This record gives sequence, structure tokens and C-alpha cells, in this order.
Amino acid sequence: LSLTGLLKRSRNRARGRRVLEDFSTPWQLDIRKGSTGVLYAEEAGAQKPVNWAFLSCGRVAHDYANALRCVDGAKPYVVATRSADDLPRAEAFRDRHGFEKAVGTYSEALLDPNVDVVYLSSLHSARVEHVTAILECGKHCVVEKPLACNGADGRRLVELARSKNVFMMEGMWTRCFPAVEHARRLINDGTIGAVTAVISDFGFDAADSGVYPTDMNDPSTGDPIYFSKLGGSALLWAGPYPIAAGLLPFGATEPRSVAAAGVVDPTGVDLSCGLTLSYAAPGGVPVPQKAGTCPPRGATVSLYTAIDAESAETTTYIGQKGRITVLPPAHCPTKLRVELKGKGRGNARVTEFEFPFPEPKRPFAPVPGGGEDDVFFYPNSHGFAYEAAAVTRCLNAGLTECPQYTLDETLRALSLVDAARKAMSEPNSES
Ligand SMILES: NC(=O)C1=CN([C@@H]2O[C@H](COP(=O)(O)OP(=O)(O)OC[C@H]3O[C@@H](n4cnc5c(N)ncnc54)[C@H](OP(=O)(O)O)[C@@H]3O)[C@@H](O)[C@H]2O)C=CC1
Ligand SMILES: O=C1OC[C@@H](O)[C@H](O)[C@H]1O
Repeated sequence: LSLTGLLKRSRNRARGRRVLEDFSTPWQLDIRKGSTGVLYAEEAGAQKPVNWAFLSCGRVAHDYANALRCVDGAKPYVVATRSADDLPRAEAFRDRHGFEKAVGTYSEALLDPNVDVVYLSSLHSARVEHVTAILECGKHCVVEKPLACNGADGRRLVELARSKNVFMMEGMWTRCFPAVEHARRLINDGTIGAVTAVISDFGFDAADSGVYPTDMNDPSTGDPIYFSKLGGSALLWAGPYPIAAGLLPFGATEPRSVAAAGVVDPTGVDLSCGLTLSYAAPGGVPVPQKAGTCPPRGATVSLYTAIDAESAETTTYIGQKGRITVLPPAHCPTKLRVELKGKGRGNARVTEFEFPFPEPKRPFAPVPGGGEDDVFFYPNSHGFAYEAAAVTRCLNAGLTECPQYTLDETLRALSLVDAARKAMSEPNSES
């Protein structure tokens, strides 16, 4: 079913719900056209299997390994911990997820010639060290968000990846979800006209899964998320999502202005932050203007992130012809609402789209110590399958970046983190 077909159907319904299961049309399978689609290996043609190395075996690594069970050609090959003392933890992870090997140092995994791609999910503060080691060994990699803790480190890592000509992607899995690809498609084909605003929020309460420190000077007394030395903060943990959502219609284009304000904890990390960007040109596709209407002169982007409270978590793209709302949880969504403006105010035709997760080829493994149905640490981690499928296709196509989230976008996102921090440290400045 073509996109036009889908839209026709949706337009025929004043308010309805469509379940999109068929993602086998060619444009959706060609990663070079900016879409991953889901996991129909048959239609994608023969894909060379990919041997994955996992550096670290913490919470998100467990979720990612589970999601690989949905991806054709994804082979869990080797899992490594930072320290040989922790080898038993890697061995337990190997057994739980069916990896071929477990090793007690990252370098052992990186020197293994059978490794095709590395999934790095160690702590933020070790990014430069770990990503540099991966790239120096000439390995392709998916680096969990954020790629780095600041723009300068990010630029150095991107330059190194480009000089080594290897694939590198910041793990902005959101961009690979079919709901988000569908939103992008609708923006790019002009369905909602010129995009004049984006509103996106993602806040969670870090105390739900970690402990607030009893001694602010001693990181061993609390969760790393609360310590800047360990790469904690709202901007680095939750912030990458609303920022990436805001960038979607504009790519890596430099905003005309960036303003930010937030709340900083005595430990030094920001607990919440609001960012407002303006762009000199609108996103998406401008539509012919009727006489007497305001031309699209630019766009305003409002973003909120937090680790001290949970927010609703939606992303809305506002265009001159309508709106697209990525429904909660917007960083790993399965639902999308499209509202096409009618005559006058408040007369939108509303359609909701739903994108069910693919089935795993073998049952998911429970989280350590969890019951049979307790299979993920984080919400909707099933959706890592979309990112892993995108990576498989990129590697098969010989790409060194994922079109869904380019390294230039990653760097733009990090430059916004830098700008927000600067603004928060100078609360009366206008920048
Ligand atoms: N895309 C997504 O949805 C998600 C992404 N993330 C990202 O994944 C990464 C890891 O998150 P998560 O798995 O929750 O984190 P964990 O707390 O589970 O830790 C991950 C790994 O980091 C290392 N580590 C943990 N504590 C310390 C410490 N105090 N000092 C040094 N190293 C330490 C360990 O590596 P080892 O095993 O080698 O000992 C550990 O396994 C982060 O970058 C986070 O932003 C997190 C959640 C979801
Ligand atoms: O990336 C993430 O980091 C923090 C988690 O709570 C969140 O669910 C996740 O996707």
C-alpha cells in the first residue's frame, strides 16, 4: 500500500484508527532514501549477517540483546565487561542471550576479527575513551546516546570515525521507529505544509530506578545520573530525545537563536531544562500561499527535559496545514495522530496510526531476577529492533552513517546541549 493510498484512506475517515503492518513497499526498505521500514528480510534481499559485540552488559544492553531476537541476520557474538573481575557477569549475560563468547575486557572483543559492529552502552563519562578504542580498532559502532558529553568531544569522535571510514551512529533509536519515519514522510511530502513549530517534552524521575545521593561529593552514594563527573544530567540522559525530535524537520541546520533556562542541582547536574530555538526558515514543504495569509517566515521549537519529574512525553509538529503528534512515549512511540486542518478554527480531520512491534523469533529473556513477563528494563525496548535492522541495512549498503540520524545532527544536538549549559550558568544572559 503506497503512502498516497494510506493518506487517501486516512482522509476518508473523519476520526479513525489504522493499524499499519505492511511496511514492505520499496521506499521503506531502502535505507539510502531515509527509511528503514521493519524487518522484512525477504523483501530487502539477501542481507549479510552481522556479528554484534556488546561492550558493557548493563540494563540497556539486556534490552538491546532481547530486541536483536526480532532482527534477521543479527547475531549476538561477543559480550564484554570493563574488568576481568566482572567476567562472571558477562558469562551470565552470554548464557541469558545466547552470545557465542564472553570476555573480561573491552579490548579482547575489539581485537576479535569476527566482530562486525559494536554496541557501546557504558557510562557517558567514558565515551571518549571507549569510542576512541572502538574506532582505532577499525570497528563499526552504535554508541548509546549521547555520543559524547559535549560538542568538542563529539566533534573529535566524529572526525575520527570519518577518518577511519567506519560506520558510526549515535543510538537515537527513536528515528528508526516506523511511527517517526511516517511522521517524517508526512512532513517531507508537504501533508501538513510548512512546519512553523515543534513542541517536545521528555522528563522522567530518575529516583524511580536510582538513588539520590546522600553525599553530593561522593558518587558512590547515589546513581551516576546525579553526578556531572559521570556524565549525569537531564540534558544528557533524557534531553537527547526532545532535541532530536526538534531537529527532525530542520536536520543539522544552525538555528537562528537558542535560549535556555533550567534548574541545576547542588551536585552540578541540570535536573530540568527548557530550550527554545528559532529557525530562519520553516521546516518541511511550504505550500502556495493564499492571498491574505501569513507567509511561513521561520519556525519556533520548544523543548523540555527533566530527571526530577515525569512528563507526558509527546512531540507535536505544527504546520500551516495541520499537525502531527507523536503520541506517548514519544521517544519510543507506536502511535501517531495526524490532524489535517479544515475550514476555520477547531475543524481538523483526525486520524490515528498504530505501528505494532514485530514478533521475536524466540521468546525474550527475562531481566535478571525478573518473572517470565518482565523482559525489559526500559519502556518499549522492543523497538531497538528497528535501529538494529537499520544498522544491518546500512552495513550491507556500505554506508558510514545512518540516514535516519546523521552525525551532523548528533553534533548539532550536542552544540545545543553546550548552549543550554552556558545559558543556565548565566541565568540573566539572553543567549
Ligand atoms: N536508548 C535507550 O532507550 C536507553 C539508553 N540508555 C543509555 O545507555 C547507557 C547505559 O545505560 P544503562 O544500561 O541504563 O546503565 P547501567 O547503569 O546499567 O550501566 C551500564 C554500564 O556502565 C558501566 N558502569 C556502570 N556504573 C558505572 C560506574 N559507576 N563507573 C563506571 N562504569 C560504570 C557498566 O559497564 P560494564 O558492564 O562493562 O561493567 C555497566 O554495565 C547510557 O548511555 C544511557 O544514556 C539507557 C537507557 C535506555
Ligand atoms: O534513553 C533512555 O534513558 C533513560 C530511560 O529512562 C529512558 O527510558 C531511555 O530510553
